[in-house]
Amino acid sequence: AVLADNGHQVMLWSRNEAQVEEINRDRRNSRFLSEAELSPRIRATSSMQEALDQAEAVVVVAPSSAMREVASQMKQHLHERTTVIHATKGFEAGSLKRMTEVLAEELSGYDPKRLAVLSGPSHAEEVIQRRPTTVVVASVDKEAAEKAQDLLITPSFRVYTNPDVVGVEVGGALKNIIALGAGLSDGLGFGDNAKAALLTRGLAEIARLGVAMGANPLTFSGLAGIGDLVVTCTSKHSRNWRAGAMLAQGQTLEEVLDRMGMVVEGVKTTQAAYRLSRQYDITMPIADELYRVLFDGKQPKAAVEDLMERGRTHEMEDLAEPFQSGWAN
Ligand SMILES: NC(=O)C1=CN([C@@H]2O[C@H](COP(=O)(O)OP(=O)(O)OC[C@H]3O[C@@H](n4cnc5c(N)ncnc54)[C@H](O)[C@@H]3O)[C@@H](O)[C@H]2O)C=CC1
Ligand SMILES: O=C(CO)COP(=O)(O)O
Repeated sequence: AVLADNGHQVMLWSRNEAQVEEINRDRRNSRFLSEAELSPRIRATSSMQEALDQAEAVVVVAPSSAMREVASQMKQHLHERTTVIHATKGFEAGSLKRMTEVLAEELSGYDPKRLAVLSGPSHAEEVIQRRPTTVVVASVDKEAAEKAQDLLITPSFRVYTNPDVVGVEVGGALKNIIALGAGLSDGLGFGDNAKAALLTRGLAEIARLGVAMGANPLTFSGLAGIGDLVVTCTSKHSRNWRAGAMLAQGQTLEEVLDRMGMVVEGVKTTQAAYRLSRQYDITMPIADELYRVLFDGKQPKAAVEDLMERGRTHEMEDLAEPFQSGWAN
């Protein structure tokens, strides 16, 4: 819809024939965002060749679990000149790779420097209503980032650029873990102080792992860091927040995922963070406790007690020396 607002002809690819027919016939997608009337500039197809043949740019938004499969289908139809932008928030489950790494592997022959990632606080339910939204697009190639910015920026969808692909991808993925925790905390009635603690200490964990993976720490004070963390931990639209709140009501993880009927990226990302934090030797107490609640049957109340009674630490632990100084010896 954003691209169509900018006057572009948009070809929407779906593997679901019935959905394709409905979009072309009714200009609606009744399963997702059913209220929205789609622009006549948007057409749908289930043919990847048709979708990519004339494409100046492609925005890939498959769930992280489907990214490799979708990218492998794109490969044979993708032109070298096409700008590839992804907006997926997660890691590949087995390999723990970021989405631009998966795309670079699958789209062999395509210049990986030209890959871009779009992220930031942007619930689709509000974007489609043209409510003011700010996002960030990152690419190691300045020209590719500015091309994506140019394609996507509208008066209601403001796009910033950033060269830090790792930071933008890691921030967008890891905030979903904290959103699950915020939903649990709200569902259990822990209150506003607890939620502020989760966001703040959650951001510290995100930045610690992100920096170890090569991100610029400043990215986490931007739209893909604090921005997306705030929206996902506080919005009624967030599937991750809702999943946490449903778990707090006593529903099992299977029941929650079944009822949601949409991807809850934070579940697999919690597993990825559990492994990544060990690989990079990073302390992530909130992500670890959430892992135990989701996968080891730990009671959320016990998880909170363990977080509160952890050994004493410095607030800026693990950050660079200048942040730690402040009192002399
Ligand atoms: N919904 C939102 O507001 C936002 C979502 N995202 C990210 O976008 C990604 C996708 O999320 P949503 O679209 O919201 O999820 P969704 O669950 O609403 O839709 C996912 C779509 O992908 C399709 N799909 C799943 N596996 C597929 C496969 N193997 N091949 C082809 N299609 C497949 C499904 O049929 C469905 O149409 C996630 O990483 C999410 O974090 C990012 C920003 C905002
Ligand atoms: O990333 C999002 C908003 O920026 C969407 O979050 P959920 O997947 O939790 O709905």
